[in-house]
Amino acid sequence: MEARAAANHRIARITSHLQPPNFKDGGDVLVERAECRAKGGAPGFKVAILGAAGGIGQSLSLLMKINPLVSVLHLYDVVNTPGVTADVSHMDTGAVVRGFLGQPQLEGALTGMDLVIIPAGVPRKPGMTRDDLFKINAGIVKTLCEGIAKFCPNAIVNLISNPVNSTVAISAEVFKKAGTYDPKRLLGVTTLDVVRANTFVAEVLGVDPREVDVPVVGGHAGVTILPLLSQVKPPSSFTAEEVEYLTNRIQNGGTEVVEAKAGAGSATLSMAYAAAKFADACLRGLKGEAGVVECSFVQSQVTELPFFATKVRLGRGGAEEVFQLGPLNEYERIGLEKAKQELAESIQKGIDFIRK
Ligand SMILES: NC(=O)c1ccc[n+]([C@@H]2O[C@H](COP(=O)([O-])OP(=O)(O)OC[C@H]3O[C@@H](n4cnc5c(N)ncnc54)[C@H](O)[C@@H]3O)[C@@H](O)[C@H]2O)c1
Ligand SMILES: O=C(O)C[C@H](O)C(=O)O
Repeated sequence: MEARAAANHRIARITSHLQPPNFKDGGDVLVERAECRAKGGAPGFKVAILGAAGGIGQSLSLLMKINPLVSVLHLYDVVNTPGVTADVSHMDTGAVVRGFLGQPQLEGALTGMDLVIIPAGVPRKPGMTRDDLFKINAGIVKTLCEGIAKFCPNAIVNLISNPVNSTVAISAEVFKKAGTYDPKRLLGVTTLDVVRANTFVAEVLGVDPREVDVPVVGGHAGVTILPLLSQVKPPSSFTAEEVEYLTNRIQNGGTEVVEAKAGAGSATLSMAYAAAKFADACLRGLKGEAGVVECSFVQSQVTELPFFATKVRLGRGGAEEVFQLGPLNEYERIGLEKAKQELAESIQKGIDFIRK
């Protein structure tokens, strides 16, 4: 009772200054309460979103705020986090939200986090490739990962910033340099490719997309996105025209959105949905749930490349098992060779960015 009175007193003091509570020490009181709740009942994880004020970041903040596995949600960006934090923090769900603005507050944003999700960086405009974003986003990802290595080296990292085929390699090099690299904890987010594949395949089959599971392997750009239509669940057969149509549509799903948005950015809503789905899977794995399997771009020995997306089993340590490709048909074997060629260059570009 006394603790509650003290907490209320502190909150009253803060709100009387009309400051957003999450930018003052009132946030600490709320976090203490969330931690108490977590100890008493439902387990709660601490999650940070870096780039939380952006197109993906805002919707993702909303979706993580309604995730019952999250007890503390840290929203970090270089702009606009006070507004986004105040807004999201009014939702009557369990997670306590705190906002962090700019590099000096990166330490606070990251300290103690179990999972860090990174959608920070610039998006494409029509006519650009994801690789065209490298110049700006490589530096952003480097800085943020240096922070992670310093302030929450044991966190699971979900990397969304493009070009994912390079930024995952950049992050790995930063962590190696800092001596904190654990390949199981670094996961490139390719869930949107699976989400799109499930949707487009379901349209062709005339079924509910929730009943469809399409493995998408390789990477996250153009021909490196390789849907394995021969392994669709439930088992389905496609004509050659359908295979061609579906493969092209899945590989170019991002460009379809970029063109439709006509200069206003790339996929944000479907991406936030995909990122939230993947983060939830990571948290269920962390909690010890068995049989959590998702596709992700991770360190891998499935091919000769150092990183590759396949299905992985998520557990307490992150990507605890990386699954093999399974049987491919001729069309997929040709696609795999093309994907590997482009991927090799993108991965090397990421490695060189840190090593050279
Ligand atoms: N992996 C995927 O499937 C996938 C899907 C969609 C978009 N993306 C990528 O996600 C990224 C973000 O897309 P968006 O549409 O949200 O862009 P956006 O411009 O709307 O938002 C990006 C946010 O990052 C912030 N930011 C910039 N530098 C930062 C830094 N140093 N630290 C913290 N935050 C910083 C910006 O202030 C902005 O709020 C892009 O690179 C985009 O290509 C990836
Ligand atoms: O296409 C983009 O640039 C964004 C993202 O990678 C996507 O697949 O939607």
